[in-house]
Amino acid sequence: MRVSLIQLDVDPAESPDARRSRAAALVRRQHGSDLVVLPELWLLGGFAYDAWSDGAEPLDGPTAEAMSEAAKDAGVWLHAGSIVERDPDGPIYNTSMLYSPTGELTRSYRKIHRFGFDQGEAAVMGAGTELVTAGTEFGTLGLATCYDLRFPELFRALLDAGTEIFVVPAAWPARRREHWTLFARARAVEEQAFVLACNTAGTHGGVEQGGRSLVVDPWGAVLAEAGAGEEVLTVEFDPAEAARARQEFPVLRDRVMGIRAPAERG
Ligand SMILES: NC(=O)CCC(=O)C(=O)O
Repeated sequence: MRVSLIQLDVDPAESPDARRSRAAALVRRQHGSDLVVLPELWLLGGFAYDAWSDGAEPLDGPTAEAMSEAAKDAGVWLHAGSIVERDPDGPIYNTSMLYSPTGELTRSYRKIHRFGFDQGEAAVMGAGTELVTAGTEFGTLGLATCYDLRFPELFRALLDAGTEIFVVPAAWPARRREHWTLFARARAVEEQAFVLACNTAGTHGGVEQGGRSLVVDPWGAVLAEAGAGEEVLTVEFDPAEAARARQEFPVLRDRVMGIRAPAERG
Protein backbone atom coordinates (compact mmCIF):
# COMPACT_ATOMS: atom_id res chain seq x y z
CA MET A 1 0.00 0.00 0.00
CA ARG A 2 1.35 3.39 -0.97
CA VAL A 3 0.25 6.39 1.12
CA SER A 4 0.99 10.07 0.68
CA LEU A 5 0.56 12.56 3.51
CA ILE A 6 0.31 16.14 2.29
CA GLN A 7 1.77 18.31 5.04
CA LEU A 8 0.31 21.57 3.78
CA ASP A 9 1.68 25.00 4.69
CA VAL A 10 -1.28 26.97 6.03
CA ASP A 11 -0.34 30.61 5.59
CA PRO A 12 -2.91 33.36 6.26
CA ALA A 13 -1.39 35.34 3.35
CA GLU A 14 -2.83 32.75 0.97
CA SER A 15 -6.61 32.99 0.42
CA PRO A 16 -8.75 29.94 1.21
CA ASP A 17 -9.76 29.73 -2.48
CA ALA A 18 -6.13 29.66 -3.58
CA ARG A 19 -5.27 27.07 -0.93
CA ARG A 20 -8.21 24.88 -1.96
CA SER A 21 -7.01 24.87 -5.58
CA ARG A 22 -3.43 24.20 -4.52
CA ALA A 23 -4.46 21.31 -2.25
CA ALA A 24 -6.59 19.78 -5.02
CA ALA A 25 -3.66 20.04 -7.46
CA LEU A 26 -1.35 18.37 -4.93
CA VAL A 27 -3.85 15.53 -4.48
CA ARG A 28 -4.04 15.04 -8.28
CA ARG A 29 -0.25 14.78 -8.37
CA GLN A 30 -0.40 11.74 -6.06
CA HIS A 31 -1.85 9.52 -8.79
CA GLY A 32 -0.27 6.10 -8.13
CA SER A 33 -0.76 6.29 -4.37
CA ASP A 34 -3.55 4.25 -2.79
CA LEU A 35 -4.42 6.68 -0.01
CA VAL A 36 -3.74 10.41 0.22
CA VAL A 37 -4.17 12.34 3.47
CA LEU A 38 -4.55 16.08 4.12
CA PRO A 39 -4.31 17.75 7.57
CA GLU A 40 -6.90 19.20 9.95
CA LEU A 41 -8.64 22.49 9.08
CA TRP A 42 -6.15 23.26 6.33
CA LEU A 43 -8.50 25.65 4.55
CA LEU A 44 -9.10 28.17 7.32
CA GLY A 45 -6.41 27.27 9.87
CA GLY A 46 -6.68 25.10 12.98
CA PHE A 47 -6.20 28.07 15.32
CA ALA A 48 -7.83 30.81 13.19
CA TYR A 49 -11.02 30.78 15.27
CA ASP A 50 -12.18 34.17 13.96
CA ALA A 51 -12.42 32.81 10.40
CA TRP A 52 -14.42 29.72 11.23
CA SER A 53 -17.97 30.96 11.39
CA ASP A 54 -17.88 32.85 8.06
CA GLY A 55 -15.82 30.14 6.34
CA ALA A 56 -17.92 27.16 7.48
CA GLU A 57 -19.29 24.93 4.71
CA PRO A 58 -21.72 22.04 4.43
CA LEU A 59 -20.59 18.54 3.45
CA ASP A 60 -21.53 19.27 -0.15
CA GLY A 61 -19.85 22.71 -0.22
CA PRO A 62 -16.97 23.95 -2.39
CA THR A 63 -14.22 22.12 -0.49
CA ALA A 64 -16.15 18.85 -0.55
CA GLU A 65 -16.73 19.27 -4.27
CA ALA A 66 -13.07 20.06 -4.99
CA MET A 67 -11.89 17.07 -2.91
CA SER A 68 -14.33 14.68 -4.55
CA GLU A 69 -13.10 15.76 -8.01
CA ALA A 70 -9.46 15.52 -6.98
CA ALA A 71 -9.92 11.99 -5.53
CA LYS A 72 -11.65 10.87 -8.71
CA ASP A 73 -9.05 12.43 -11.03
CA ALA A 74 -6.17 10.91 -9.07
CA GLY A 75 -7.98 7.58 -8.61
CA VAL A 76 -7.07 7.46 -4.91
CA TRP A 77 -8.74 7.06 -1.57
CA LEU A 78 -8.60 10.57 -0.16
CA HIS A 79 -8.80 11.47 3.50
CA ALA A 80 -9.38 15.16 2.84
CA GLY A 81 -8.43 16.31 6.34
CA SER A 82 -11.14 18.32 8.07
CA ILE A 83 -13.27 21.33 7.31
CA VAL A 84 -15.35 23.62 9.51
CA GLU A 85 -18.70 22.01 8.83
CA ARG A 86 -21.85 24.08 8.97
CA ASP A 87 -24.74 21.95 10.11
CA PRO A 88 -27.89 23.82 9.04
CA ASP A 89 -29.67 22.72 12.23
CA GLY A 90 -26.84 22.96 14.71
CA PRO A 91 -23.42 24.34 15.60
CA ILE A 92 -20.27 24.16 13.52
CA TYR A 93 -18.15 20.99 13.69
CA ASN A 94 -14.56 20.00 12.94
CA THR A 95 -15.41 17.32 10.38
CA SER A 96 -13.08 15.11 8.37
CA MET A 97 -14.11 13.52 5.08
CA LEU A 98 -13.08 10.31 3.36
CA TYR A 99 -13.53 9.92 -0.41
CA SER A 100 -13.34 6.74 -2.45
CA PRO A 101 -11.32 6.61 -5.71
CA THR A 102 -14.58 7.29 -7.57
CA GLY A 103 -15.02 10.54 -5.68
CA GLU A 104 -17.82 9.36 -3.40
CA LEU A 105 -17.94 10.75 0.15
CA THR A 106 -17.93 7.43 1.97
CA ARG A 107 -17.46 8.64 5.56
CA SER A 108 -17.35 11.83 7.59
CA TYR A 109 -16.15 12.11 11.17
CA ARG A 110 -16.96 14.93 13.59
CA LYS A 111 -14.01 15.39 15.98
CA ILE A 112 -15.01 14.09 19.40
CA HIS A 113 -12.42 15.77 21.65
CA ARG A 114 -12.34 19.53 21.10
CA PHE A 115 -9.15 21.38 21.99
CA GLY A 116 -8.96 24.55 24.09
CA PHE A 117 -10.07 23.86 27.67
CA ASP A 118 -13.37 25.78 27.33
CA GLN A 119 -11.86 28.25 24.85
CA GLY A 120 -11.23 28.28 21.10
CA GLU A 121 -12.44 25.10 19.43
CA ALA A 122 -13.96 23.78 22.67
CA ALA A 123 -16.07 26.95 22.98
CA VAL A 124 -17.26 27.43 19.43
CA MET A 125 -17.56 23.96 17.92
CA GLY A 126 -19.95 21.15 18.63
CA ALA A 127 -18.53 17.78 19.71
CA GLY A 128 -18.90 14.68 17.60
CA THR A 129 -20.37 11.63 19.29
CA GLU A 130 -19.83 8.81 16.80
CA LEU A 131 -16.92 6.49 16.14
CA VAL A 132 -16.13 6.22 12.44
CA THR A 133 -14.36 3.39 10.65
CA ALA A 134 -14.26 2.61 6.93
CA GLY A 135 -13.66 -0.69 5.18
CA THR A 136 -11.28 -0.49 2.21
CA GLU A 137 -9.44 -3.06 0.08
CA PHE A 138 -6.36 -2.32 2.27
CA GLY A 139 -8.05 -2.93 5.61
CA THR A 140 -10.22 -0.97 8.01
CA LEU A 141 -9.41 2.69 8.56
CA GLY A 142 -10.25 4.33 11.90
CA LEU A 143 -10.71 8.09 11.92
CA ALA A 144 -9.52 10.46 14.63
CA THR A 145 -8.45 14.11 14.59
CA CYS A 146 -5.52 15.89 16.30
CA TYR A 147 -6.34 16.33 20.05
CA ASP A 148 -8.12 12.94 19.87
CA LEU A 149 -4.59 11.45 19.88
CA ARG A 150 -4.40 12.15 23.60
CA PHE A 151 -7.35 9.86 24.37
CA PRO A 152 -6.34 6.20 24.17
CA GLU A 153 -9.87 5.02 24.96
CA LEU A 154 -11.04 6.38 21.59
CA PHE A 155 -8.34 4.39 19.80
CA ARG A 156 -9.21 1.26 21.79
CA ALA A 157 -12.84 1.66 20.79
CA LEU A 158 -11.78 2.10 17.15
CA LEU A 159 -9.61 -1.01 17.48
CA ASP A 160 -12.63 -2.94 18.77
CA ALA A 161 -14.51 -1.71 15.70
CA GLY A 162 -11.87 -3.37 13.48
CA THR A 163 -9.29 -0.66 12.79
CA GLU A 164 -5.96 -1.65 11.30
CA ILE A 165 -4.88 1.78 10.04
CA PHE A 166 -5.57 4.99 12.00
CA VAL A 167 -5.74 8.18 9.99
CA VAL A 168 -5.13 11.30 12.07
CA PRO A 169 -5.16 14.75 10.44
CA ALA A 170 -3.90 17.50 12.74
CA ALA A 171 -2.99 21.12 13.32
CA TRP A 172 -0.52 20.36 16.10
CA PRO A 173 1.66 23.19 17.40
CA ALA A 174 5.46 23.19 17.28
CA ARG A 175 5.76 23.74 21.02
CA ARG A 176 4.24 20.31 21.74
CA ARG A 177 5.92 18.47 18.88
CA GLU A 178 7.44 15.87 21.23
CA HIS A 179 3.93 14.90 22.39
CA TRP A 180 2.77 14.53 18.79
CA THR A 181 5.47 12.02 17.92
CA LEU A 182 5.14 10.23 21.23
CA PHE A 183 1.36 9.82 21.00
CA ALA A 184 1.43 8.71 17.36
CA ARG A 185 3.91 5.97 18.27
CA ALA A 186 2.12 5.05 21.49
CA ARG A 187 -1.24 4.61 19.75
CA ALA A 188 0.43 2.42 17.09
CA VAL A 189 2.09 0.19 19.69
CA GLU A 190 -0.97 -0.02 21.98
CA GLU A 191 -3.37 -0.92 19.20
CA GLN A 192 -0.87 -2.83 17.04
CA ALA A 193 -1.97 -0.75 14.08
CA PHE A 194 -0.53 1.66 11.54
CA VAL A 195 -0.85 5.36 12.37
CA LEU A 196 -0.86 7.91 9.55
CA ALA A 197 -0.53 11.28 11.26
CA CYS A 198 -0.68 14.31 8.93
CA ASN A 199 0.06 17.73 10.42
CA THR A 200 0.08 21.25 8.99
CA ALA A 201 3.15 23.42 8.49
CA GLY A 202 3.26 27.23 8.77
CA THR A 203 1.71 29.55 11.35
CA HIS A 204 -2.01 30.15 11.64
CA GLY A 205 -3.98 31.99 14.29
CA GLY A 206 -0.54 33.06 15.56
CA VAL A 207 0.35 29.45 16.43
CA GLU A 208 3.45 27.94 14.83
CA GLN A 209 2.71 24.44 13.58
CA GLY A 210 4.93 21.47 14.24
CA GLY A 211 4.96 19.67 10.88
CA ARG A 212 6.73 16.30 11.40
CA SER A 213 3.91 14.26 9.91
CA LEU A 214 4.70 10.60 10.36
CA VAL A 215 3.76 7.06 9.44
CA VAL A 216 4.21 4.51 12.21
CA ASP A 217 3.95 0.73 11.88
CA PRO A 218 2.25 -1.64 14.38
CA TRP A 219 5.58 -2.21 16.17
CA GLY A 220 6.03 1.51 16.77
CA ALA A 221 8.71 1.96 14.11
CA VAL A 222 8.58 5.31 12.31
CA LEU A 223 8.52 4.38 8.62
CA ALA A 224 8.73 7.98 7.42
CA GLU A 225 8.73 11.42 9.01
CA ALA A 226 8.44 14.86 7.43
CA GLY A 227 10.41 17.96 8.31
CA ALA A 228 8.89 21.21 9.56
CA GLY A 229 7.83 22.77 6.23
CA GLU A 230 5.40 21.89 3.45
CA GLU A 231 6.13 18.41 2.16
CA VAL A 232 4.50 15.36 0.63
CA LEU A 233 5.52 12.29 2.63
CA THR A 234 5.13 9.09 0.62
CA VAL A 235 5.73 5.62 1.99
CA GLU A 236 4.86 2.03 1.11
CA PHE A 237 3.97 -0.67 3.61
CA ASP A 238 2.17 -3.98 3.82
CA PRO A 239 -1.12 -3.42 5.69
CA ALA A 240 -1.21 -7.16 6.56
CA GLU A 241 1.57 -6.39 9.07
CA ALA A 242 -1.10 -5.34 11.60
CA ALA A 243 -2.58 -8.85 11.62
CA ARG A 244 0.90 -10.39 11.70
CA ALA A 245 1.99 -8.25 14.65
CA ARG A 246 -1.18 -9.17 16.54
CA GLN A 247 -0.51 -12.84 15.95
CA GLU A 248 3.20 -12.81 16.65
CA PHE A 249 2.93 -10.72 19.83
CA PRO A 250 -0.67 -11.33 20.99
CA VAL A 251 -0.82 -8.74 23.75
CA LEU A 252 -4.38 -7.71 22.87
CA ARG A 253 -5.55 -11.19 23.90
CA ASP A 254 -4.41 -10.47 27.45
CA ARG A 255 -6.78 -7.58 27.97
CA VAL A 256 -8.72 -7.76 31.22
CA MET A 257 -12.13 -6.16 30.84
CA GLY A 258 -14.04 -4.31 33.53
CA ILE A 259 -11.14 -3.47 35.89
CA ARG A 260 -12.58 -1.38 38.74
CA ALA A 261 -11.35 0.60 41.71
CA PRO A 262 -11.59 -1.38 44.96
CA ALA A 263 -14.88 -0.94 46.83
CA GLU A 264 -14.57 1.56 49.67
CA ARG A 265 -13.89 -0.09 53.01
CA GLY A 266 -16.47 0.73 55.67
N1 LIG B 1 -5.98 21.16 16.92
C1 LIG B 1 -5.79 20.45 18.02
O1 LIG B 1 -6.55 19.56 18.35
C2 LIG B 1 -4.56 20.81 18.81
C3 LIG B 1 -4.20 19.79 19.85
C4 LIG B 1 -3.02 20.21 20.65
O2 LIG B 1 -2.45 21.27 20.46
C5 LIG B 1 -2.54 19.30 21.71
O3 LIG B 1 -3.19 18.30 21.99
O4 LIG B 1 -1.49 19.62 22.29
